[in-house]
Formats: sequence, structure tokens, C-alpha cells
Amino acid sequence: MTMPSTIMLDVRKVKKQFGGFVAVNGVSLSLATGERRALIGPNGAGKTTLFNLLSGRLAPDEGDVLYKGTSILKVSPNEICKRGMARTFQITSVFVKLSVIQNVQTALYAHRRRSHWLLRNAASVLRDEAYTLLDMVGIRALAERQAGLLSYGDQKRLELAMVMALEPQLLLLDEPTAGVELNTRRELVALIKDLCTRKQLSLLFCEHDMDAVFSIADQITVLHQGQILAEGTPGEISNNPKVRDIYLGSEHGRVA
Ligand SMILES: Nc1ncnc2c1ncn2[C@@H]1O[C@H](COP(=O)(O)OP(=O)(O)OP(=O)(O)O)[C@@H](O)[C@H]1O
Repeated sequence: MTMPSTIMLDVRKVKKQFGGFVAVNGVSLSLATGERRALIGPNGAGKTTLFNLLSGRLAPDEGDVLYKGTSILKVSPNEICKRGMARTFQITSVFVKLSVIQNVQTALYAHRRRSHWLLRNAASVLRDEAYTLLDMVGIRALAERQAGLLSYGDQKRLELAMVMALEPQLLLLDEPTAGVELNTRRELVALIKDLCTRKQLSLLFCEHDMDAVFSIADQITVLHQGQILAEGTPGEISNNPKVRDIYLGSEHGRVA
């Protein structure tokens, strides 16, 4: 007997306006538990604004966002994160003056503050856990380096370690492979897929690199001028004439 899939994230007709400009206009989408969904669309389509609405950084003018069945409209970004929805940003946000391991320890500490507050061995516990996370993303050997001196690709890995420190169930990644060269991009894509599988994560990610999108996503939502233009599997999206016209061009057209 197959179990019915549960809905991790249920976005209902959200709208966000800046002055007279409607950046997100009545967007609905849902993400099943364990699903990997890409959000794609031209620059200015409203992807980051939608991420900000989902993670509590912006309040929608209309609509609702349900996470694990409960509205999170009035919930702070910190509390949303504690409940298991963690995100990264388009521009890497590591602490450039700290070492790599200190960055991960800081994320662990912020997340575990309450439970480790009184533990005398908190620092060493967090250090062990931080090493485990660095192992997971493949940069253990760089633990003592200053984070700001890492290559951009390794900073992206570090960011993934930091977001994994938050013990997410749902990961929101805003352009996880932006700004890195082809080989590193492929490694990051493999890493993201591996993390999702090993940790049984649900994933919503924005990405302009279509190879990354088609390699990671089970489902794709296409946003255009703040509205959903199309939704479907990678095969359906790449064969959708409207999406090809507006966004994909011919390169990713007509995939079997
Ligand atoms: N705080 C703001 N005030 C005014 N306009 C904004 C604000 N934030 C976003 N916008 C506008 O809303 C539109 C959508 O922006 P958004 O950053 O969500 O697009 P995007 O799809 O993420 O683009 P990109 O792919 O370039 O990151 C853009 O026209 C942008 O200029």
C-alpha cells in the first residue's frame, strides 16, 4: 500500500506589492515532503521576494503560507528556522573574518543556544559536530582557514554546512550555484542532491543554471512577472512552448 504524501509547504495565493509594483501576484504552490522543487524565471520574476515571503522576512499583502499544516504568517524568521525551515541567500553570507570551523560553530551555537547554554563542554561538543558537518560538505581540511579567503565554491560549501547546522527539514536555497565555474557547479549540484537524500530533506531552490535545475528538481515552478507561468516535471517544463519562448530558449527544449 502506498502512503499518501504529506504537504510540507502550502503557499496560498500570496501577493506582495512594493509601492504600486506587484512583485508577487497571487502565487500558489505546494511542496510535498521529500520533494525537490525548483523555482525558475527571468530576472525580476519575483523568486527572491517569494523566498522572503516564505521564510518570514516579508509579510504578504494577501494570501497565506502554511508550513507543516500551520500558518506561519505571524511567525518570526528565527522561529520558522527553529521549526525546521532554513534558507541560504543569493549572496554568500559567511563571516569572512572567522575561520571556517568557527563559522559552523557559530551556526550550531545559534541553533542550540538553549540546550547547550549550561554545558561546560559546549565548545568541544560543537567543535566535533562542526567537523562532522565540514566532512559532510567536503571541506574538513579547510577548517582553520579564514572563511573570507576561501574560493567562492568553498564558501558555498561552507554555507551549506552552516545551513545544515540548523537541522532543517525544508531547505530553501537561493541560487546555490551562482557565481561558480562549471566543474565546481557540478560538484555543488552533486553535494546538494546527496545532502537531500542523506538527510531526507524537502527542497525549494531558485536557480538560473538550467543544468543544475534539471539535475536536482523533481518538479519545477516557472515564475514570470510575479505569476506562475507553468508547473510540472523537468520533462514537461522543457517541452512547454510558453516557457521556452519566455525563459529557456531552445537549449533545454524538447527533453524526452
Ligand atoms: N524591497 C523592494 N522594493 C521595491 N521593489 C522591489 C523590492 N524587492 C524586490 N523588488 C522588485 O520586485 C521585482 C522582483 O524582484 P525579485 O528580487 O524577487 O526577483 P527575482 O526573480 O529573484 O530576480 P533575480 O533572478 O534577478 O534574483 C523586481 O522588479 C524588483 O526590483
